[in-house]
Amino acid sequence: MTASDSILELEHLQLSLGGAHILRDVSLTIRRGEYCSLIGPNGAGKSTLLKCINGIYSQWRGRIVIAGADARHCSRRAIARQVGYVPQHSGVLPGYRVREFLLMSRYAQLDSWGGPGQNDREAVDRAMQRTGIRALANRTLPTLSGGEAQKVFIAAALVQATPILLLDEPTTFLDPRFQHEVNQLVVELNRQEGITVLSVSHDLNSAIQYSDRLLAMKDGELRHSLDPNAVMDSSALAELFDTRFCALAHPRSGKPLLIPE
Ligand SMILES: Nc1ncnc2c1ncn2[C@@H]1O[C@H](COP(=O)(O)OP(=O)(O)OP(=O)(O)O)[C@@H](O)[C@H]1O
Repeated sequence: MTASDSILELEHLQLSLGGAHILRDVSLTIRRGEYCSLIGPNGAGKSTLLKCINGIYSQWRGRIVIAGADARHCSRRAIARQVGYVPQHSGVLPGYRVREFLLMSRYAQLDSWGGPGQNDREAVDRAMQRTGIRALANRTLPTLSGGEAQKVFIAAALVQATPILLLDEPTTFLDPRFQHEVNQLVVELNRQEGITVLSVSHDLNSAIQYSDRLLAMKDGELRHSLDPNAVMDSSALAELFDTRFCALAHPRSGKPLLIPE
């Protein structure tokens, strides 16, 4: 891989929080346009890794390179121009209307001296169109269903028009139809618009169906980088989750489908 192929590089990333080692020497490179799923048991450090990449945590050691720039020397705003972030569902939502919330989410692109302009309003309209939420524009966030709110948060990441999208369990709490719609949307953003995706997921089978690569974390370490087509031999995942899996071929895609035994 040449330097221009890679859009995100982590070198020996370490982070301690409250005296505990949460990330231990994580090194990985993600190619431009790649779709990676970050998998692993509860408490493995997956969400923390995303928070280091998008600048929520800054006290890490090691190196993070985003689109060729050393993150240590980038402002939060500069990182926000490269990295869109859809956080884990947090429950309590602020009382903004959807359109207003999306305009605020443009902050990294806004002129620091002025309010939102025509470009910003158009970016919000495009993101609402792309995520199918135009009808929700004047609703307030607390009135939305879980699935609707998740689409709004994806739209909020899209209004930044960033080349990298980080998603933290985007389909948790969603019913099967919304799960499918959100998965399809993320795949389309990746395949059609070339957005690089790093998505934390506990939905192993969707991760296998949609990703180019599975990044398997445990105890703050990156244990495996797996080809989703090669997990029919599920021994690495059995070790990761301390459970055995029965592997079948998906009837349509032929990719592995794993059922915990
Ligand atoms: N601010 C903090 N202070 C102390 N410990 C923290 C803090 N944030 C996270 N941790 C701990 O770091 C570890 C990793 O947390 P993280 O949320 O990254 O795991 P995860 O792999 O995303 O887990 P899950 O799948 O359950 O969401 C956990 O043990 C968590 O309790």
